[in-house]
Amino acid sequence: MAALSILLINGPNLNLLGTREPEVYGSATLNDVVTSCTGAAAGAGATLVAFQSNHEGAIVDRIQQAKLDGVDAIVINPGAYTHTSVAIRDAFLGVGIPFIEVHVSNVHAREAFRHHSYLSDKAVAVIAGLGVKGYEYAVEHVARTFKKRA
Ligand SMILES: O=C1C[C@@](O)(C(=O)O)C[C@@H](O)[C@@H]1O
Repeated sequence: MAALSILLINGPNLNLLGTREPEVYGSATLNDVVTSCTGAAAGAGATLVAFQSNHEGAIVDRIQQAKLDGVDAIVINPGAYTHTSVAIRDAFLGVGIPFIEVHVSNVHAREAFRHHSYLSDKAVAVIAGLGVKGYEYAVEHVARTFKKRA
């Protein structure tokens, strides 16, 4: 049987992980994150493709493409679009691909505008505040428990 296919999406400014506000986001880079997530997926027999964009429309396009590509699950850190994007919410509703929302920081312990997410009520799970380890835990969970969709 074909391997479970996972898409990892990172939104705006997450390309700056490692140098961006290290007291909030730590010192690991996005490359480190992709490497550890690829390993976590492979260790559980799944495949992982990673995508990062600073542009809302590009993220919407990538979520729509995921359906055409037969992606089984998405792990996403939408960055600031978490708190603003009806378009990304609608993209998830449109494709129906199950997803886990990840935040490096504990958004609930930060400014009030970070407490609301346009995605959380549609996510399978939300991980916030476990640093970049949260990505790996999400990928491992998906790889071990999610089923192929088609
Ligand atoms: O860009 C980000 C990163 C973030 O999603 C996190 O990973 O903690 C939290 C968001 O509020 C912020 O805009």
